[in-house]
Amino acid sequence: MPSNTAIPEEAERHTMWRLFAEYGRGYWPQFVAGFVGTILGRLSGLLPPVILGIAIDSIFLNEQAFHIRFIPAAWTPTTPSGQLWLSIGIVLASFLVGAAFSWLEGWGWNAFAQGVQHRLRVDTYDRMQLLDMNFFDGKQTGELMSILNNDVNQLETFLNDGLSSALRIAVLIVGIGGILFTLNPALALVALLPVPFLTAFTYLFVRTIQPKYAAMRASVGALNSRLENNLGGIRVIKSETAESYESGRIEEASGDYYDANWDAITTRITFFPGLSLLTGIGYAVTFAVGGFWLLSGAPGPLTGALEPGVFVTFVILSQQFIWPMAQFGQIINIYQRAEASSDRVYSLMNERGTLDESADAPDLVVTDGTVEYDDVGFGYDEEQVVSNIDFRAGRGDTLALVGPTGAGKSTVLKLLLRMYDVDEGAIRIDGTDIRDVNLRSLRRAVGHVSQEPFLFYGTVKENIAYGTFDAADDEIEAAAKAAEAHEFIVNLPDGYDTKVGERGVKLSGGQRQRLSIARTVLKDPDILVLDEATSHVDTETEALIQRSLASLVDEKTTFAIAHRLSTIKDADEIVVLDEGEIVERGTHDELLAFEGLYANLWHVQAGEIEALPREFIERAIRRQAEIEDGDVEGTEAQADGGER
Ligand SMILES: Nc1ncnc2c1ncn2[C@@H]1O[C@H](COP(=O)(O)OP(=O)(O)OP(=O)(O)O)[C@@H](O)[C@H]1O
Repeated sequence: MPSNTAIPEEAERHTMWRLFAEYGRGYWPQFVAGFVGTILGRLSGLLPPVILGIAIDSIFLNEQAFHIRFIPAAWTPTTPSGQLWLSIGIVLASFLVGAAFSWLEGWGWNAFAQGVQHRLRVDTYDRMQLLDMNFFDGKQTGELMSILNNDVNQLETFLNDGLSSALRIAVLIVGIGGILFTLNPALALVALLPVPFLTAFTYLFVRTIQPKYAAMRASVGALNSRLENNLGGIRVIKSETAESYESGRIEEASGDYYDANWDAITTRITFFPGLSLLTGIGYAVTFAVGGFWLLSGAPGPLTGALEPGVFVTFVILSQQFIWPMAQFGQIINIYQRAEASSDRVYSLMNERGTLDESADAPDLVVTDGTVEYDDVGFGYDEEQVVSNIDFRAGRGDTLALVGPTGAGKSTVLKLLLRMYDVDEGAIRIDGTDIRDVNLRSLRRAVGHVSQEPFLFYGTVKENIAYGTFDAADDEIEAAAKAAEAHEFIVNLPDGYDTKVGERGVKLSGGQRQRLSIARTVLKDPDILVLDEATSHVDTETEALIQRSLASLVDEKTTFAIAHRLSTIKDADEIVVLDEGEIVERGTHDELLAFEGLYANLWHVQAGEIEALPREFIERAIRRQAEIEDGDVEGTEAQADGGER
């Protein structure tokens, strides 16, 4: 899948070699094993045709004295049958040695590539995980998955297949070229004549196929996005009865992929027969020149003698030369893909978070639990989302944030967890700016129950203990009881050991919410952020949760966001936000008496519509119109301009 990850300037060149240098270092013995295995394995494979040539000339045709280079004359048998046995022995030995080195070759390259792949993936994930939310806001899950999976795998493919094949080709070119030139330089030139043509042909092929592969990848990316999007939105597709519309869109995306793929296939399937033809012509030319040389002496400008055995060696070795050459195009292709992948991996590794955290920042020590927002302002991008936020709450206090949707309530509390850093002002805990303490200690001190509780695939127990990890079973159960979750948990098929989350038993929104509350109860933080903690539960469960939360919040500094005002009416202070600014503040009774935005929201929830002033209704209508406008734009963008 194509990625839009920006590549930092300095990472633009040779990123792959940098990654290999960094990660390959730890696997150098495997690399050396692969390297040595390839060289010796391939070279030993060249020995049998040479021995065959010698045997033909010396033993069968008796044209030359039997002599094998590197074997001392004293060891050479004198009888033809003894010489034949020695030849057979050498051939057998070369296969045995060849098999042993081939094993070493396979082990070395695979171990090297798998090792680098594993370390690289783990490291990339580790670094990505530390980036702040600004990074994740701007990325699609599919895009990041593609880097962690496909791109890292692509590098493994290059290390395993690409590098070893390249070395193999180099060894064969040097080895075969060396043998042929030693045996008969003139005929060697003839036999190697196709090489420049093969190189030019392969180059042409790579140039032609590359853009086709690029088009293929783009179309498979588009198809994957469409499939992912549709599976995620299957509920909407069904409820809108858009099945045939979506079938059409999938058909179109799959058709684009088919076309792009077919285009590449037609080029690819022409390449190999073309290559065979070229090498076949070269083979025929070598055969003709060598054959006539044997038959009627050196042809044309060539001089000297050619023995039949040497001719046989030539014919066999020049054949062995061809298929590695055919792989050449493939290697270039793997190399270029790996380069592109390493650019993406490298750029991810080089992403820097926007949160400044010095390595030796001290731990946050919570004493009084006083949290203070001092004139805080913040915007996600250019646009200011909240400004002039000023409030303070101490241990045992509950401060509620209310206001219409989009007013900035969640944003204000995300700043406390340092999901983002404030642009203006400061947030302090017990007088210490939260930017001056280490992030880990800050997030340990703040418990967060969010609007959309997330469960990991795992048991109920593991999900409650997530973040605490070493909690004992009775502590987990106590936390579940406090969150009114124990009852439903024991009714699950395996109780606390029931698997939940994706692929696990499906839980209702309210049940998920209660598990998430239990997780926070267990964490026992000094500061609590309840972002609509009871949003997914029915009124009855809400009452139970409120009761247990009441005992939980006793000793803590609590911030609660609620749309249902009944849940926060007892808060020590209620801060009313509108369009990112504090517009009212006070206790429930004070705010009702004030008869402003809060009082109006209260009347709506109490069903006292008649009590609402006209301006309030008009504003609500205007706000709704704005939201719907935004929605329409979003839908159009998603549909790529398609018509329903
Ligand atoms: N990650 C983000 N990137 C950019 N803009 C965002 C992001 N999250 C929220 N916003 C925008 O910031 C504004 C405030 O959103 P926020 O979620 O804080 O409001 P809220 O009061 O909690 O709303 P609700 O009650 O609907 O949850 C909205 O206009 C929203 O579109």
